[in-house]
Amino acid sequence: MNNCIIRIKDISKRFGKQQVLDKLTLDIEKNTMTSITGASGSGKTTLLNILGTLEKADEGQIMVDGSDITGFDKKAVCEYRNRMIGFVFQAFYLEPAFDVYRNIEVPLLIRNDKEDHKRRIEEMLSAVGLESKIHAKVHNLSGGEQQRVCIARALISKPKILLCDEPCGNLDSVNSSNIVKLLRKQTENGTTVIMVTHSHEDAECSDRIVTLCDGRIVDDEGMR
Ligand SMILES: Nc1ncnc2c1ncn2[C@@H]1O[C@H](COP(=O)(O)OP(=O)(O)OP(=O)(O)O)[C@@H](O)[C@H]1O
Repeated sequence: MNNCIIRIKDISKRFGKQQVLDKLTLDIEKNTMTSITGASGSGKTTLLNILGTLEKADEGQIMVDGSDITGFDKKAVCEYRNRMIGFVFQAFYLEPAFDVYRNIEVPLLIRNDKEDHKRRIEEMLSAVGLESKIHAKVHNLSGGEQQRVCIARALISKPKILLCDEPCGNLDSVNSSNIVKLLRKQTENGTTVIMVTHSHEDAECSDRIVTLCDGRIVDDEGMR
C-alpha cells in the first residue's frame, strides 16, 4: 500500500491472562474510512485506544505518519494526540453547562490556539449542519445533534486521524446514517477515519471493513 498513514505490525495486548490483541498487523491508507467490526470483546476498542495512545501495546510496532508511536515518551504522546488525533465516542462527553460554541472552543483554549476562534467554529458548525444551534445548550440538543457537536469538537484541531468508537451507538438509524456520511465526508478534507461499530449497515458506508475475532483479523473487505 503506497499511501499508508498507519502501519500496525504484530501488535499484542494482554489484560491479565486474557490475550486481547494477538499479533495483529494492519496498514491503513491515508484519507480513507475504515470500519472495525467484530463480536463484543474481540478487541476493537483496545485497538482504537492503542492507536490513540490511551492504552499501550505489550508488543509490536505502530508507525503513524512515519513515527513509531509505541516508543513515544509522555511529551511526544501529548503532541501526537494534539496534532494528529481526534476522538469521537459513543457517550458524547460534552460539557452540559456550556453552549455548543464553548464546547467546540475547549480544544482551542487547551491548545492556546490564537487563530480566530469565532470564524473557525462557525465554519465547523456549518460543516456539520448546526449553524443555527451555535448558542444552544447541549442538553437541549437531540442525540444526533450532540454527536455532530462532538465531531465538530474533534475536527476543530484539524486532526489527521479521527478515531470513532461506536459513534452511532446511541442514535437511531436515520441519525446514524447521517453521522456516518458526515464522518465519511471528512476523508475528502485530508482526514483518515477509523470507526469501531457493531452495525453492519454503518460499516458498509466505509471504504474498508476489518473484522476482528479474539484479537485477530478474520476478515478484511479491503479498499472496495
Ligand atoms: N482495562 C481493562 N482491564 C481489563 N480487561 C479489559 C480492559 N479493557 C478491555 N478489557 C477486556 O478486553 C477484552 C476486549 O475489550 P474491548 O473493549 O477491546 O472489546 P470490544 O471488541 O471493543 O468489545 P465491545 O464491542 O463489547 O465494546 C474484553 O474482554 C474486555 O473485558
